[in-house]
Amino acid sequence: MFLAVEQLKVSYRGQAVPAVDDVSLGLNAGEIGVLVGPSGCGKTTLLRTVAGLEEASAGRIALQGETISSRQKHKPVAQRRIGMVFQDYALFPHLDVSGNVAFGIHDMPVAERNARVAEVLARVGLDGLQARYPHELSGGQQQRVALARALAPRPRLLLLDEPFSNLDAELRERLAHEMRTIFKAAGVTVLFVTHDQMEAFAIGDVVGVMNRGRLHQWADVHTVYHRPATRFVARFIGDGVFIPARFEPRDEGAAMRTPLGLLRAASGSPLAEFQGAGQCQVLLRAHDIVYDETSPVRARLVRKSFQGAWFLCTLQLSSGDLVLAYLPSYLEHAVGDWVGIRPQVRHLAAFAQES
Ligand SMILES: Nc1ncnc2c1ncn2[C@@H]1O[C@H](COP(=O)(O)OP(=O)(O)OP(=O)(O)O)[C@@H](O)[C@H]1O
Repeated sequence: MFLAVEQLKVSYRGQAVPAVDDVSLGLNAGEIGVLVGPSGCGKTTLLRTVAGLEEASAGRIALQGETISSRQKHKPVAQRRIGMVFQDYALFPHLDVSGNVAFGIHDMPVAERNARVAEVLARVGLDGLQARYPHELSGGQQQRVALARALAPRPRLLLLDEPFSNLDAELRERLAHEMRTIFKAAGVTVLFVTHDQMEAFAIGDVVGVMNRGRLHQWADVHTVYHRPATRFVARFIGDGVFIPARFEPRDEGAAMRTPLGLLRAASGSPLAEFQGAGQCQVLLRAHDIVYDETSPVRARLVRKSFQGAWFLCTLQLSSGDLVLAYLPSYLEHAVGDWVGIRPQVRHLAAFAQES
């Protein structure tokens, strides 16, 4: 692994609970990893420890095979060759764009330095803005200068902590896609922190979901979405609910009996462990339920929220259980109406009954 974090624990002085607790993850060279999780879950602490700004209480961080953080060893920040971009950009107001970008490469010969500044500015799409000062740039442009400044010294690893949090939603989404393209073109290995799951999906090759210092899952975006490792991941990612279910063996593969009928697992769904478990629960995402007026399954519309092309609807089954569904916004159902629905579950994720 290019970056390996092994059973890392980070405790702040005077705090009973560690901010990062037994976290292990790995990134291959050129991969983009994104950590998501609610406020206070330990994302920033983990990132700062990789940067060398916090010390490891236990476990190890290795970069290209070399231990940079452990209880015994703490490689100084300046020697790690790790670039960082934070949410407040921290550009120097008295330096123009070139000056800001050249800041970390002062030891380069002038001609080489100028060429490198021009190269990274072109890479982030800021050609021609060399002489502007930070206050003459938009928020998105300032963030790109911060990125160019971090890339200029050719860091081994780039760390970004909520770099778009000061930008509006539309710009964030555009920049998220642009940044991914820039990272891939530069071939840089990236660890990125955000609380926004859409940003995580847009940028990451690998996504990690954290809660209370623990990493619940570290996997490709598809796996995190369709095969959440824990209830927390299932709840945090996407729109979904849990409904009661009971395992039923079938000749053609496992299935779950639910208030929506029998839900069959696509091959590979890990349901066998629920055999004989009695009552358990399955996760139903809003897109697992489709609108179908001919369906014998009816549900009462309890709530709807307009989201443009569709409504995100909460529907109550005759069993009393609630499910979510996206209904096309041209349908004019009122709250209280009974609607025909049909489950169309491709990835069945089951969980033990919550105690
Ligand atoms: N310098 C510090 N001293 C003591 N406790 C701290 C310090 N920094 C963070 N913490 C605590 O460590 C935990 C993890 O905080 P951290 O900032 O890593 O979370 P986060 O997931 O990045 O949150 P956010 O998204 O709000 O930035 C929190 O409980 C926080 O209160």
